[in-house]
Amino acid sequence: MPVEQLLIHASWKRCQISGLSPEGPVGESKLNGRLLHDLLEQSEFFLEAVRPYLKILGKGKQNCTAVVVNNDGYILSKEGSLGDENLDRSMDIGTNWSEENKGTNAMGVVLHEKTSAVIKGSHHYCRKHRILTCAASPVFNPKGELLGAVNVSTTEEGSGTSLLQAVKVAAAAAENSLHHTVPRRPELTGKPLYKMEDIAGACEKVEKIKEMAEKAAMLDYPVIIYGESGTGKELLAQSLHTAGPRRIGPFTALNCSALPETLIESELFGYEKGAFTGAQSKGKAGKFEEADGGTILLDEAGDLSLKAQGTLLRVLQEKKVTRLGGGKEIPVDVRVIAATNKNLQKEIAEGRFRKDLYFRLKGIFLTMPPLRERTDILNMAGYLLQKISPVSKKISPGAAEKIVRYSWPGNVRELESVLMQAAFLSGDTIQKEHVQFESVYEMENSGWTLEETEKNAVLEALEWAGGNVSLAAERLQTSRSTLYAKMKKYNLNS
Ligand SMILES: Nc1ncnc2c1ncn2[C@@H]1O[C@H](COP(=O)(O)OP(=O)(O)OP(=O)(O)O)[C@@H](O)[C@H]1O
Repeated sequence: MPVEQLLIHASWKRCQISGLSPEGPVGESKLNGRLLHDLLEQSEFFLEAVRPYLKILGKGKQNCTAVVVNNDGYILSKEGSLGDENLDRSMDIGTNWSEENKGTNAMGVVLHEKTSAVIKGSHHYCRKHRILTCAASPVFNPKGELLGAVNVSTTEEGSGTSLLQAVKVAAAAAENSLHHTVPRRPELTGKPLYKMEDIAGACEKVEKIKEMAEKAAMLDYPVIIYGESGTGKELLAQSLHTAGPRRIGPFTALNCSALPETLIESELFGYEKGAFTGAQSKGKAGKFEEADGGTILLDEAGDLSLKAQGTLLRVLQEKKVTRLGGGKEIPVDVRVIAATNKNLQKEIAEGRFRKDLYFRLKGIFLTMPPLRERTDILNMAGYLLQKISPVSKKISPGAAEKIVRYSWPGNVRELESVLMQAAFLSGDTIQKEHVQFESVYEMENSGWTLEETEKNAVLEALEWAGGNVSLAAERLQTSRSTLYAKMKKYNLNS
């Protein structure tokens, strides 16, 4: 019997012996309130290492959810949606997907066997999970201890092979960052923040944004960064912080969309010891207090509930917070950056966003362009590939054509994820077949051919450089002779 089948067989056996029925009920054990709060806090080091890759796996894909579980099977973080309310709820943060609770499933099997696995449709023990295809891969700390697993689940049909490759790459990348980071001390942000020079881009739209951001960094006005998912909003927010005088202070980020209603106040204001049963014995600072003297990023601000918006408005107006269970008002001096992929004007018109809060948040408005509107997709691919792959790889003309013709709904993050997979599959050259997209989006394309994209990029660079070929070549990260050859090919003059 192939190894995968042996794993599944052994898991089914364990489920049968433990008396679990395929018809259910499945274990609905779910942590919330203080228990969830404490678990997330304890897991922060692990989460910080996995989260960037989780976003790559789960965001912008249809009917697909990526989660990370700890070694007991509790979901700690989640990206994406399965497109079904009940299924989504069953994978909420705090739910437990150990084999004992949910029967044979990829996360449960992986935590048990400490090796990667795919569990497809009818291989799930419980009938209600049989519409899913799931792949998971374990994550170990540098000492070789199991921290948990990364899992991707989808309701789309497929063999699960590409899901398996993706979770393996994500788990390996997370382990790699665990090797390179030190556990963060509560009062520090711990990892180096992005700087303006980390924002890659040889395209006019990105250059303009960087110029504006450099000016904005020196001012203390609030900023709204608008852009589709994966366009680099967080990267820009961190760069705004590190380029300005507040860089000596802390940078904290609050993911507004992942904030359960019950945790809003304790997250924003913090709490004193004994504020509620199970509160940490020494109390805890809220995000605003943590960011004092620095910057706070309100990520996905357009997803804040109306109740949370009211709470936030109060802090912004009063510029002070009172910890839960405490009486003392603590003044906070914080620059606020809000990032959103929602059109806030539309949200206001439809009654989902408070106008008064919008005007508190909006000082400077910066828009990150979607990748499909950029002329430097191939430059970006080359740049990201260098970051992703330890050995240098070329992109074949066929692969390049496929990259520029795609519409990139998940933007730079999706480009990173596609290149990760391509780097994983290829030898020294990435060929067309190594560039694999989500099938559902594959038919869409920007309508531009490689030649059109190249011609536009050359034209734009020459225009930007005022006809100076050396400067234009530098901008395109190519040699002067290559640029002259392209100008000849497209009949362009400097
Ligand atoms: N111009 C860029 N240069 C280099 N890397 C980039 C650029 N833009 C985005 N990235 C990379 O793409 C990924 C997504 O960026 P980021 O998290 O900042 O996007 P976002 O807009 O905040 O996404 P979301 O709204 O989904 O949270 C990150 O890994 C980031 O480093």
